[in-house]
Amino acid sequence: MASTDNEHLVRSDDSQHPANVICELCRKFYTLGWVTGTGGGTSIRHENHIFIAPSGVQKELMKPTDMFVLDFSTREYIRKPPTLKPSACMPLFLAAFTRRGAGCCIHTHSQWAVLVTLLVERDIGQAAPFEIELLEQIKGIPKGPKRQGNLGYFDRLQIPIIENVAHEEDLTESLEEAMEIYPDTYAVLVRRHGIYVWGDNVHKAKTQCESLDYIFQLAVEMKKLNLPWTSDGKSGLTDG
Ligand SMILES: CSC[C@@H](O)[C@@H](O)C(=O)COP(=O)(O)O
Ligand SMILES: [Zn+2]
Repeated sequence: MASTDNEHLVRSDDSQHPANVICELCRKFYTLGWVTGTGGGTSIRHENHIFIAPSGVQKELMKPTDMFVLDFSTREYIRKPPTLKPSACMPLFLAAFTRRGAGCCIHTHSQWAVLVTLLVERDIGQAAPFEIELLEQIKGIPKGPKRQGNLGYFDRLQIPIIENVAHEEDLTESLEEAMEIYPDTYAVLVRRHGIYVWGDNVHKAKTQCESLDYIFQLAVEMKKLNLPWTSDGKSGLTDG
């Protein structure tokens, strides 16, 4: 039987090796409240290898040797740390790699993301996406995978929202559906849960995730001050 230990796939002195980068990112994300209490995570695609964390572990304390490695073409694990299971987010990360050609996908349980999903549901409607405009930070988000450049200051940012389910992996179908309906999106919010954000590479996924989290925090604060999220005031205003 072929060994799946393959520790050399995750052990490297190179700080940019995906196994090292995932651990470093999760340590940073923990300080932002994005991967608290084992929730959330990050996965990186490097050539034909997908690097992914174990399930149910404290994501900020992981070591590179805790990482699983999946062969992207065969969908088989070629490195499996003993006694651990791969993250339940795996099929959702895979959707970003296969359907969007992403190089990195980040899942956070950010409270700002969760609050925004609740505000949209209460004030706009269950089927509505999150929409906001006229914020400088919107320029941190690309226009779309088939479009050149980033959104402009006068563009409207739209992030779809899907409903949460009992098991993370069962979100895959609705995440894929949201990707179809919103072909330009680089993120999908999950109601009462968090967000999936992907990018062409680690740098882009991280900066897009940061830009979105900044926008969500601002949106929550704007709501408290009864400031509209869009210039036509159709989104974000409470009744009356
Ligand atoms: C606080 S448990 C959260 C999990 O159920 C899930 O939402 C999650 O984001 C992480 O799943 P995991 O399988 O531990 O990587
Ligand atoms: Zn989650």
